[in-house]
This record gives sequence, structure tokens and C-alpha cells, in this order.
Amino acid sequence: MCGIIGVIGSNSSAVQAYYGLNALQHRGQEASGILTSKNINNKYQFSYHKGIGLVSEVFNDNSLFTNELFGNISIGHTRYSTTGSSDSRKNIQPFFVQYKNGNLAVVHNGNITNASKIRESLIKKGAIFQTSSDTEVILHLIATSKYENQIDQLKDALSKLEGAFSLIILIDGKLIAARDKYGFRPLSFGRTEDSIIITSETCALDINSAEFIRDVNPGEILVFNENDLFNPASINFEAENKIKHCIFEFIYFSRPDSQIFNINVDKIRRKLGKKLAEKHPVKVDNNEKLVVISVPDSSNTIAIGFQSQLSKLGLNSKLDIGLIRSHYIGRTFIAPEQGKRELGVKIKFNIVKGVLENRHIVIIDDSIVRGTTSKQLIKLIKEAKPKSIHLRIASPQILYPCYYGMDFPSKEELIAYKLKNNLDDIRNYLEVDSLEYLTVDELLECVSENNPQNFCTACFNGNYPTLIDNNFDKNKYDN
Ligand SMILES: O=P(O)(O)OC[C@H]1O[C@H](OP(=O)(O)OP(=O)(O)O)[C@H](O)[C@@H]1O
Ligand SMILES: NC(=O)CC[C@H](N)C(=O)O
Ligand code: SF4
Ligand SMILES: [Mg+2]
Repeated sequence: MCGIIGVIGSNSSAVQAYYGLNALQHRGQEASGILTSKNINNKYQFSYHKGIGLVSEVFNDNSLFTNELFGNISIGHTRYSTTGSSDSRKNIQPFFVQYKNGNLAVVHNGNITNASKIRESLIKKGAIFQTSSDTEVILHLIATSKYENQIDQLKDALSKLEGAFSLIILIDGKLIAARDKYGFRPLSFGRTEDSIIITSETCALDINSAEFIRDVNPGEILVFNENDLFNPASINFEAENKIKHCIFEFIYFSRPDSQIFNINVDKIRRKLGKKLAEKHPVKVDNNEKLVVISVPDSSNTIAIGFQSQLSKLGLNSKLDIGLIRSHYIGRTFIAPEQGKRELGVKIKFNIVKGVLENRHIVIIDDSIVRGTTSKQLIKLIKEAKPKSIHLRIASPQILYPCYYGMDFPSKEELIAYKLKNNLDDIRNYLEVDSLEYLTVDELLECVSENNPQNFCTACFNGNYPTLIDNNFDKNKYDN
């Protein structure tokens, strides 16, 4: 998914980008970078700093902001790799080049499904690629466009891309936001007194005390000029928009304090929990008290909704904290290798024995992807000897790969696919007393204030909104 941010206007733009990237850390934990443009004697110059690791690890020296990153336009990125190796420094964004019209830099959230085709046709014409990432084709397409004007070049380039892209582009004196016609990934912008901030999630506006203005529309290019900051030019580069927001942004990716696709994430997570309890409640013999526990952090709000709905249904329950999560371990699902994910889950959670022992427990999680988290957690919870363990999942079974910015590229990795979507087999594998998921329809009912047709649900039902590359290989261009 990745987190992106762009700031134009203030001379502390890089510091604002840094604060924003910290707020977006949950969207990518592998690498991060900030690039700043400064105008020295009427000449624009880029300076940048990037590295492998968390934002706080990469930017651990304050003097970077006073000595290097001090211009009035900055862009930043925190990476969760989907195309191109995660541990290769060359794939760390922002990417930048100098070309016939000046300096050009980009940060990207999403995954371009025809990147391989474009790359190979450019290579045939003599292009030299520096990275193994899909994002690099954007720079090539802009630089090789037949148009003179930079906005025309950009329109030309973007209309050749397929798949998911929320972009922030920095050219001399301008900051540009653009979003694919489906609006797969979020992108919005806001303002402070003297700057404009464009970002993946509104939590990065809040951390900068910026006021939200609106989302960048699907198929829109928005151009902010340093000389007229608050009057951006809006250009549509696609005649027709077929909106397909990623519904997984609500389920897991985004932070609950963000507003994405014009809805508060927190509100949808609560609804998911309520719907789950309404359609798939847990009933215990003699209405004995059921202890509802969430798998922190992504399911905390879902568990609140679940328990409040159980109470409404007259079912005896209480919400409690049965799992303690180490905050020194990040998100495990988005770790790039299975070994790291397994180790991550193992060292991330501890149980609160007194809460679980001799109780009926329902564990609430937002999703089961590879099954790494639930398998290990249930084993751990059993050490506390509960009376029974039930599992409720606030999304449908994930049966198909995502090609739009989430890294589960092969079906064979997905536990529901491996077990042929047989609920009993999954329940037996996880060793729980009962297991239920939300259905796709139930999930869509939770986003009904937006048009449910406007959401991508391909990883649950295989209805991909675009052509996909069945031979996709994340590491195709890695050595
Ligand atoms: O079935 P799996 O392949 O294990 O993936 C699903 C799990 O991973 C995610 O949590 P994660 O630990 O990434 O993030 P969180 O701490 O924000 O919940 C998600 O919330 C599930 O708990
Ligand atoms: N998850 C993302 O948004 C990834 C961006 C880009 N495709 C990369 O792999 O770096
Ligand atoms: S396939 Fe799933 S994760 Fe990917 S964009 Fe669609 S809903 Fe989101
Ligand atoms: Mg989780």
C-alpha cells in the first residue's frame, strides 16, 4: 500500500513531510525517503535522504533538516513493496531524474499492472532502467512523451498506465497530485496557513494541524504552483471514471482516525463489528458470559462494535484485553518474507492469562490472509486454558491475489484458497470451536453510505476491475 506525502509552501516542508510519514508508517515499514526542492539563485535543486527501515530509523539525525532538506517543496514515501525487491536500496522512493524540462520526482502508492509491458517496450527502444520497481516507468513515460508542456506530458503518460496509482509528482516550482480513474488507493489534500499538504491518509494532515480540503478525484491531476498555492489547476486525464476503491483500506490498511473515500475509517470498522455480531453471533450455553477480545491493533474498533451489538441482541458478554501487543514490532502481515512474519507474530503478542482462563472467548480479527497470525495466536491463547475459543473475522475469505498494491501475489499463499474455501477445514486447521467470516454482501452493506458498486472486492470474489497479468512476478527484474 505505501504511504505518500507532498508539501508545498513552507520552508519547513521536509519537516512536515517527516511528521506525515510518521503518521503513515502503518502503510509501509520497509524503507522511506524524503526529497526536497530548493530554489537557489533561480535554479531549482533537489536534495534527498532515503534508506531501508522505519521513518524514525532513516531520519534519526535532526541536522538533516537544517543542512540538507530545507526547500519549500518536499515529497516523502514509506514503502511496502509490491513490485521489485524490498531490500534493494535502488527501489526506495522518491525516484527522481533530470530531463529536458528540468527536475522531476515521484512518489507512488499502488501497483501498475502493465508496468512490465511498458518497461519491455521502452527497453527495446534503448531505455536504461535503474530500479526493479513498477513506479519507474512513470518517469520514462513523462520524459519520452511527444508533448512539450509538462502537464500534457503527464496526461499522456498517465493515460498509458493500467492498475492502481495515487501519485505525488514534484517538478520545478510545482507539486502535482494524480489518481488512477478507479481511485483504488486514497489520496487527499489539505492546508495550513502557508502550505498545501497532499497525502494518502488524513491522519498525516492532522499531525501537521492541517485542515482537510478534499480528496483528489479518481482520474484527476491537480497542479499546485508555488506562486499561487491555494488555486490549483484541476485537469481530468481520463474521459470516464469507473470508481473502485479498495475495500481493504477500511478493513485493515488505513488508520481508524483517518477519513478515506469521504468516510471515517473508525465508523466503518465499528459497523463491520456490528454486522459480524448481527449475522454471526456467538451463543454460549446458559448464556454464560462471553469474553470478546480483539487482535490488536487493527481489530480494536471492530471488537467494540461486535460487543455492543451482542449486548443489543441480549447476549451476555464483555469486552476485555486478552492480548498484549508489543509496540516495538510493527505490522506482521506487511512484512516482506514469511520467516519475518512468523517471527513477528511470535514476539508481538502475549496473553493476559487471568482474562482468558476458564472463559468462553471470542477473538475478533479483521482478516485472515495467510493464516500466520490466527494459527499462532490460537495456540498461544490455549495455554491459558479457556473453556472455548470462537473466531470471528470482519471480512470474507481471501481467495484471490491482489494486483493493486497489496503483496499477496499468489493464490497458493492464501489459507482459504489452500483449504478450498471449506469453512470446516479452516476451522479444524486453526483449532477453534467455531469460525465465521462476513460475506461479501454483508461487507458491502457496511459501506452503503457510499455506492457499494464503487468498491473493489476482487480478492474475495475474483472480479478484477482491470485486466491483470496472471504471470506477474514481483521479483522479475531483480538480479
Ligand atoms: O493471516 P495473516 O497472513 O497473518 O494476516 C492477517 C493478519 O495480519 C494483519 O495484522 P498485522 O499484524 O499486520 O497488523 P496490526 O498490528 O495493525 O493488526 C491483520 O490485522 C490480521 O491480524
Ligand atoms: N504498496 C505500494 O504502494 C508499492 C508501490 C510500488 N509498487 C513499490 O513496490 O514500491
Ligand atoms: S483486490 Fe482486495 S486488496 Fe486489492 S484493491 Fe481490490 S479489494 Fe483491495
Ligand atoms: Mg492484525
